[in-house]
Amino acid sequence: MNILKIERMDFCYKQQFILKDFELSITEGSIYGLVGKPKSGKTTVLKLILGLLKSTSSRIYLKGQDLYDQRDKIQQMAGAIIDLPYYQNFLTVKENFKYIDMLFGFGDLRIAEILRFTGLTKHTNIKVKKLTMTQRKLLSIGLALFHNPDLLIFDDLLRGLDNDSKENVCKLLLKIKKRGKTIIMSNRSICDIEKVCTHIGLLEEGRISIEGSALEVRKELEQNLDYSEQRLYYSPIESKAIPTFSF
Ligand SMILES: Nc1ncnc2c1ncn2[C@@H]1O[C@H](COP(=O)(O)OP(=O)(O)OP(=O)(O)O)[C@@H](O)[C@H]1O
Repeated sequence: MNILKIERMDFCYKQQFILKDFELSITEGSIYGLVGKPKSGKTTVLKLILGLLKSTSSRIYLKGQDLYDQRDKIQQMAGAIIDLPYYQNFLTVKENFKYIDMLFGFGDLRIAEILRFTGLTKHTNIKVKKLTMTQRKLLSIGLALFHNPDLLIFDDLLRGLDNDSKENVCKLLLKIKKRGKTIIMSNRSICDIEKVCTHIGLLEEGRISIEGSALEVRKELEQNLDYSEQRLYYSPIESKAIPTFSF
């Protein structure tokens, strides 16, 4: 069953078309990797899904329900990491969860459960600014998961991580999937995410050009692209550190 379905989505910034007749279906319980070259429109797709941008032409269905006039509903049912980290650097890990819990009121048991689930229990009382990049990513994921959403949307989650860290984060993604959640994650390259993604969709020229399992997408690419173009999708993303922000 589809948890999310997008039909005929067009989107442009000023005169520049980013998406044209874009269609996407995401199966419940899957990990969908939205892969594309820099500036191909991955973040734009994720923002449109979350209602942070609006396309007048499209229809977005969440669990079969048309979200056209009620985009705030998807924000309740989804947890996301887009653009900025959602934590506060000057607070400890636990204080960050307490802060977000002011919205939800789940209490300490939920905080302890998420700390355990993300492997952050022993860092409970450490300030975020002292955490490694991997621990901050785990914290971001924990904050996105906190209200127990069915759908998780992660933009460029693995960017800035070395290989070991990517593996740690991917292990957590698999744990999330095991709980029946659905994940949509964007990435520039296939190679970092092919082990975790059940589906991969290639975003090219405003629409999904190739879609399938990692193996199927690899086969299509081998048949349709020359070696240098294939490498674009298989070279690891750069592990250059990305800046962190505190609000
Ligand atoms: N607010 C904006 N105003 C105008 N153009 C924008 C805006 N945001 C993004 N764009 C343009 O839209 C295009 C798609 O951007 P987007 O960030 O969605 O791509 P992306 O695939 O996520 O890129 P990357 O892999 O580099 O993160 C780019 O050409 C970008 O410059």
